[in-house]
Amino acid sequence: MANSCSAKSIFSPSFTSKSQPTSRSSNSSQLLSFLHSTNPTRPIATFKLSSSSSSSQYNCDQKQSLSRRRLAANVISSALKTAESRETKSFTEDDVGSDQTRPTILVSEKLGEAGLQLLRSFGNVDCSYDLSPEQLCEKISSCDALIVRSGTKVTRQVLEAAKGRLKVVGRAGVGIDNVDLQAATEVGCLVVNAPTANTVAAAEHGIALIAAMARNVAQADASMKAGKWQRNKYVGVSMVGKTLAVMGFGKVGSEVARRAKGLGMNVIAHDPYAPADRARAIGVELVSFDQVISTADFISLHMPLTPTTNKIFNDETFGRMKNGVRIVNVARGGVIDEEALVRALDSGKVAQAALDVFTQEPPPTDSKLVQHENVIVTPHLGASTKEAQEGVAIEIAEAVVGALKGELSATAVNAPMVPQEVLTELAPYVVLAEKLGRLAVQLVAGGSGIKSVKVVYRSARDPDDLDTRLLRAMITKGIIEPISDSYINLVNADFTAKEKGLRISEERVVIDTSPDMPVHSIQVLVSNVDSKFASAISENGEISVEGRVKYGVPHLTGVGSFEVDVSLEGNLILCRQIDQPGVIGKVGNILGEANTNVSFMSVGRTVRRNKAIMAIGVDEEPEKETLRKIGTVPAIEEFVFLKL
Ligand SMILES: NC(=O)c1ccc[n+]([C@@H]2O[C@H](COP(=O)([O-])OP(=O)(O)OC[C@H]3O[C@@H](n4cnc5c(N)ncnc54)[C@H](O)[C@@H]3O)[C@@H](O)[C@H]2O)c1
Ligand SMILES: O=C(O)[C@H](O)COP(=O)(O)O
Repeated sequence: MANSCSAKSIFSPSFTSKSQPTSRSSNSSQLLSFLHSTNPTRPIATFKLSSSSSSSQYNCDQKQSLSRRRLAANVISSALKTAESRETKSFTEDDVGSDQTRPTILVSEKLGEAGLQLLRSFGNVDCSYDLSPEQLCEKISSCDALIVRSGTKVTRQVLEAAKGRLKVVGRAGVGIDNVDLQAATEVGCLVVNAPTANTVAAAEHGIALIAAMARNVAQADASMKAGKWQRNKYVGVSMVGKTLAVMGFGKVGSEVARRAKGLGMNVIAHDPYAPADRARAIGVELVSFDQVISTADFISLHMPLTPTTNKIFNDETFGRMKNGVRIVNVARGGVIDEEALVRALDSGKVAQAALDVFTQEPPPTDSKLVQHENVIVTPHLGASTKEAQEGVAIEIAEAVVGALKGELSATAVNAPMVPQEVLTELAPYVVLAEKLGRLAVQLVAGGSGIKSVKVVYRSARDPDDLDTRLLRAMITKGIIEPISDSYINLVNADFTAKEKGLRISEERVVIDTSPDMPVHSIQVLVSNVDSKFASAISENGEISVEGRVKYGVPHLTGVGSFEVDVSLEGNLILCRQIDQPGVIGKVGNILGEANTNVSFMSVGRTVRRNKAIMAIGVDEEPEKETLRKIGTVPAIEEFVFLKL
């Protein structure tokens, strides 16, 4: 990352040529290969150099294959790195041996044993149930992962108290209304859930409640236990032939519908986002909210708690229901205005209610709703079967371990879902994207606020066949991290860019090249800014850096209107010079004398014997004095040192 102070004071000045021709042969000790080009802006030379030892031949194949493997292994972990892990790696199987290097996983609610075992095989597991909010805030700063069910409130306070160490929150279940997703996104913490393993359990509980309510099972049981035999009091209603409205035709809702049809009920559903053909396939008609609530005998709730669904069942909507309607809620308490429900029960508008979930859990012991004689209640038991809890525990443990290893979970809630094969294919481009962002921002002159960045992807692929979200996130990371305290990962990249007023637009250019590669080149253009390296400004007046992946390794292939070709490893020195013999050798010698190892060098020019750009890859950061000496080389007009 650039040290902006030194970048401003040392690397900004331009140096004017004092024209001192030197013989090109003076470079020969460092020159390992040389390529000519007839295209005036194509690289005219590619050098692999070692300024410290002329005999240390660079083993290109070995290095590239190593880099490829390293890139593939790091792609997702770099995309998911949080503040704390910025300077460290994600956890791997190698870390499992030692307690110090193993991640700490806090489990704050009871989790199935199989899931715990899986977690213990990977990290130090701290099962601390019933923590107060204060205790959770205290503990969280030493945790890498937190696993919760519906009973733990993962608030902004908790997420901020983690101070960047917490990489993932795993919700062992479906509903994530107890996790402040916005805050998690802002701090770059991934949230994953376990959305499938408790579906059947919740659906079975819904059916159990419908039947128990219709036949007064709970009340009759309590009455008998109180020594009574009240056969006339507990005459129920039949389910067969009745209309059941399923509100929210997702995983649980559709399973409830399937089972209710088996009981002979006429099932209708309302879900603004569910596909009609999926409902039709199980013989359910999707209808409007008005129609569903005004025609149903039973209403079963299966939508998430969102700002839209919050208290969607209230005095007004109860008023539009059939007299004597029966309501079941195994979704979330907050979708019902509980006081309005008490009123509707008292008036007889709602004949009965069966509730598994409540606005406040547990509800107050004197809750009118809980105590109401026409209401049956269970303490949030929808997901509580042995089978579901084992399934959920394994599902969430796998997702959390995956996230700690740097993998993107298929159940990520606040990050783009990028399929595994796409991630593997994009691995080297992710690294390229971040480095181009990093280079572009370091080329901006101090004081020029960056507002607008355009990214151009050139590819043979159809625009629909290229998912650029990951690349955009990494470019954003590359641009923002060197100039702010923010740490960026895939989770918070878009949010942070927006917050900083940075507009990132993307353009896809389809070109005639091999479709085997997902991306031919990536160009990052920064508009309306001055550059500390004037040659980085393209003909359109924008800072432009362009790169490609060659043999799995990211390369810089363009700066401003110049073409170069330099591997993006280590650090980079860009020099603009009068195209004349001897310059390369002089710069090489200065670096060699300072024991700064040159890994790659490339020269691109516009017109022969006119302007040229030299891109020099260096392993170490040169001393200020070394850079100053480069500036004194005759023919060098300007230069800049960039950290990759
Ligand atoms: N009681 C329990 O123990 C228990 C167990 C599992 C799930 N749940 C809860 O049940 C609910 C459903 O879970 P799921 O796994 O089926 O989720 P899901 O995401 O598969 O389904 C939710 C459905 O609700 C729909 N929806 C969203 N807004 C809506 C609206 N305004 N009106 C109607 N439909 C709307 C969505 O389109 C989606 O199809 C969640 O709130 C979940 O937390 C509770
Ligand atoms: O959303 C869910 O998955 C259910 O409400 C289950 O919650 P629980 O894990 O607290 O039982």
